[in-house]
Amino acid sequence: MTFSQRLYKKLQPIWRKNHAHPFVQGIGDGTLDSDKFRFFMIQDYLYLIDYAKLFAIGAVKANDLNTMGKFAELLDSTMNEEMSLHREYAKKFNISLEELENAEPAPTTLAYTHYMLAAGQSGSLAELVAALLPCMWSYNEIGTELNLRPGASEHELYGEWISMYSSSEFTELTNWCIGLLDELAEGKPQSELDKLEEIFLHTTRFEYMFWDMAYHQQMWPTDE
Ligand SMILES: Cc1ncc(C[n+]2csc(CCO)c2C)c(N)n1
Repeated sequence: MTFSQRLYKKLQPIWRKNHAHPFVQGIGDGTLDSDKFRFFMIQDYLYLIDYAKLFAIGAVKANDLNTMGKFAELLDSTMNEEMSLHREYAKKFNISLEELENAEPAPTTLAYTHYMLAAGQSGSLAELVAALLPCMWSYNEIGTELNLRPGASEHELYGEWISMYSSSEFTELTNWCIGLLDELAEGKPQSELDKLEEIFLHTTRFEYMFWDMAYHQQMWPTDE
């Protein structure tokens, strides 16, 4: 079994909770309250601005031109495809681009992005990939699973979201990241593998927290 398969198998209990979350299920059956989705889109846009930086750091830390080029491709696809989906949704919700970019991050968004950026900036390339992989992998899996439901990808509001994350392009990029983690983990001492596992666990948990934050539209508890 590869390193990534081992992590995937071990974390299935949390992974399944992510898939079963009412926010995810609501996208799949089309019953999610559109206000919750609106909140999610704004927070996810802020999340993606920082996530894109993670890919840029990956390009800096890459040891060869092929890896550097792939990170550049991921940066481009995040900024120009994934974020453009969000910009399109913002239009539907009457949110201006300015409002979108200057929105206030919720505590979970801030904690998640800062954790990933810290792992990406101060750790090895393997640590950066361990931090970013659960988000790509779980979205790709969720999109693919929801896309199997008859009519889900034609839903007026959530259809495009499902189509984007189940697309073959996203699947390919996700598989490339999985392969990269396995390559980088090869021959590493147990202490380093434990560190990678810990980072992967943290961002898998953050994925659940992000769904939950959006579902409850959770901002700072001290806000008026
Ligand atoms: C909280 C949260 N987690 C994961 C993703 C998905 N995602 C983020 S970057 C990327 C790859 C290239 O764009 C993918 C699939 C998201 N949007 N929001």
